[in-house]
Parts: sequence; C-alpha cells; structure tokens
Amino acid sequence: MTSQPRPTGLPSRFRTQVVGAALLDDAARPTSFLAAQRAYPEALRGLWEFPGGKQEPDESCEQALVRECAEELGVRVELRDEVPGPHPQGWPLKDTAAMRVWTGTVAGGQPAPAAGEDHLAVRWVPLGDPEAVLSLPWIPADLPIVHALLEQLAR
Ligand SMILES: Nc1nc2c([nH]c(=O)n2[C@H]2C[C@H](O)[C@@H](COP(=O)(O)OP(=O)(O)OP(=O)(O)O)O2)c(=O)[nH]1
Repeated sequence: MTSQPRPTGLPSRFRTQVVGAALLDDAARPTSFLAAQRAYPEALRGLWEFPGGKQEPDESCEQALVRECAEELGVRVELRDEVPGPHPQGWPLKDTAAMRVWTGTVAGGQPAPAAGEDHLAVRWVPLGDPEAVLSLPWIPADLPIVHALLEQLAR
C-alpha cells in the first residue's frame, strides 16, 4: 500500500478530511470498481461517489477508510494504492474539505448499502468502457478523481 506522507507541523488547509475507496473486483487484473449512490443530503441524493466518509480524530486516513467501508457496506477491505491528488490532503471537494482516495479489494463480505443509511445502491462499474464510467452522474468534485483512477489502472 502506498501512502502520501502528510507534512507534520503544518496546519491543514482543509478542515475536513474525507477518505474514499475505489474497491476493485480483482487486485491484479481489475475489470470493475464499486461505486455508491448517495442518499443524502438532498443536494447529493442520487449522485454516485466513492464509498467512504470523514476521518475522525485519533484515526489515520487508512483506518477511517477501513471503518467507513465496514459501516457503510458491511465489508472488510484491504487497501492498496493511493490515487494521489494535487494536495497532500488529496482531492479538493470544496473550500473546507478534501478527499484522499485509495484503491482496495474486498477481503470479506458482500458489499451492500447498510439499511436506511448513506447509500441508495451500490454498483460494480466496468472499467472497460471509460465513457460509460464517466457518464454516470458522479458528484461533480469526483470527476477528476475518476479520470485519475482510470489512468492509474490503465498503466
Ligand atoms: N464519501 C464520499 N464523500 C464525498 C465524495 N465526494 C464528495 O464530494 N464527498 C463529500 C460529501 C460529504 O459532504 C463529504 C463526506 O461526508 P460523508 O457524509 O460521506 O461522511 P460521514 O459518513 O463521515 O458522514 P457523517 O457521519 O458526517 O454523516 O464529502 C465521495 O466520493 N465519497
């Protein structure tokens, strides 16, 4: 697993650190990744995103992501490579929040949205058709991340 070190002793530019997972169907030869459809807030309802959430105090980004995947999808994940963003805190989502994203695989369980929680649905998105991937209604801030993911996996 690679991880971009965050400089210590410097104030974070983004107050809220979000983490997201691009879960692959197969680590060595991925053919699809898991996208999740947000249920809330109303402005984001129905849009697609990377499963994940906010880092809590006293946990690393990686720990937060493992926890969020367990809570939201009911799966145990193994994280692999970071999809590095333009900032040490990852990919800017808005003025106050940025998201670090890792690829990973499901090591236990079947991903499904937790009842009545964050997601309306989850879907394995085939990587073979980038136009189809990008035509999903993603949260707009996620589009550069999806591009970067597709490039990283094509290498
Ligand atoms: N999880 C996730 N959040 C994203 C993505 N893109 C994006 O703009 N966001 C935004 C939506 C939210 O404002 C914020 C993440 O909040 P969240 O609601 O998922 O976090 P959480 O599970 O810890 O939520 P909560 O306990 O505060 O309700 O980041 C994405 O791909 N995944």
